[in-house]
Amino acid sequence: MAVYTEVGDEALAGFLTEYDIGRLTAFRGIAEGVENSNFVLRTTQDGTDRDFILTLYEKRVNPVELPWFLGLMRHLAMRGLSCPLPVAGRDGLALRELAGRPAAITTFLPGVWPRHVSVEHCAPLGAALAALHVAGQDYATERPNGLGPEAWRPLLRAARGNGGTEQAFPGLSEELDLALDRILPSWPAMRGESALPRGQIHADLFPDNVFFLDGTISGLIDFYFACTDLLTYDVAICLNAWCFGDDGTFNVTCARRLLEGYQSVRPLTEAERTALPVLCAGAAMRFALTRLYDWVNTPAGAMVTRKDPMAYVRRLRFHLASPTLEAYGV
Ligand SMILES: Nc1ncnc2c1ncn2[C@@H]1O[C@H](COP(=O)(O)OP(=O)(O)OP(=O)(O)O)[C@@H](O)[C@H]1O
Ligand SMILES: N[C@@H](CCO)C(=O)O
Repeated sequence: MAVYTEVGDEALAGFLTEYDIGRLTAFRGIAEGVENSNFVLRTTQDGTDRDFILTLYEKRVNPVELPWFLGLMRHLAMRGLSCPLPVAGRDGLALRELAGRPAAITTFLPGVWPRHVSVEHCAPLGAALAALHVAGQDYATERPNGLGPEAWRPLLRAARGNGGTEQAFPGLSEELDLALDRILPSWPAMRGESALPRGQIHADLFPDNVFFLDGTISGLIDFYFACTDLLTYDVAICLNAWCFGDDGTFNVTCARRLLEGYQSVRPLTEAERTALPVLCAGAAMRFALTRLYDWVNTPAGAMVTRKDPMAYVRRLRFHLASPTLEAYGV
């Protein structure tokens, strides 16, 4: 379910008078997604029908950060990346308010996200990720990663909370503590002489955020975790999200294709390649922790489907057990 806020007909009609996008002909809520309320709008103008996405930002998005996210999407779209383009109203503003929530209209992207990832998806995905990194290089303002390595111990403490983690996953918080002892001291520098390249990263480019049409990528969505961080960390997130089978095994062919696709647009430096295993371990840690936190903090009976933290704990174990570059198809 992802319509948390209902939008009344009158409120919507009033909102749309701010735009020059034609006459509304259809409006429906989108069930997918868990963070925000999303709707599809269809309009008609001079005989042409067009679809748009209306997003009402819910509690997890800090409204102060919305101009940065929308600005990044606009910047990337202007540089040819297929991502939602925020639509400005007649006053030039893309961000306004509807039904008491911050709201924006963006362009609708065609295509569907792959329900089952195959090797064929991985090279285009890698190339699209690198294109995003290149296009983002001259988006000057930075947004620190609120879910980066400094956040992991506090997140683990918060997930431990009143014992919910121990009850649901006995022994897991000790395991994650020990894993952090290994990962954090070898985390690559973001600044200084030995720093790896940094820039704007998507930070959540999972299969459900990538649309394909006829075998090619038709769009990347959901930029609300984007931030300024190590570019290779984004590669590590994708290796985790795209290269493990349903049975939890790592598919090295997928990884090789992903890395080849990436490097066809932006070759990795030697230092970036060397850092891949620890970055992969960190990426698995990040998603294990946020899933764990959500698992123990989502009340039973909530309409949101909880994601399994253990899927990422198993990935983490893989990364910590096989830190050679060959294991990643490099
Ligand atoms: N620009 C777009 N074009 C077409 N469909 C879109 C677009 N943006 C969102 N959607 C549709 O809305 C669904 C939910 O979007 P999204 O993934 O951004 O939701 P969310 O609740 O913000 O995030 P999350 O994935 O973190 O739960 C997508 O799966 C897709 O079906
Ligand atoms: N992609 C995240 C959800 C947040 O968007 C996960 O699978 O845990």
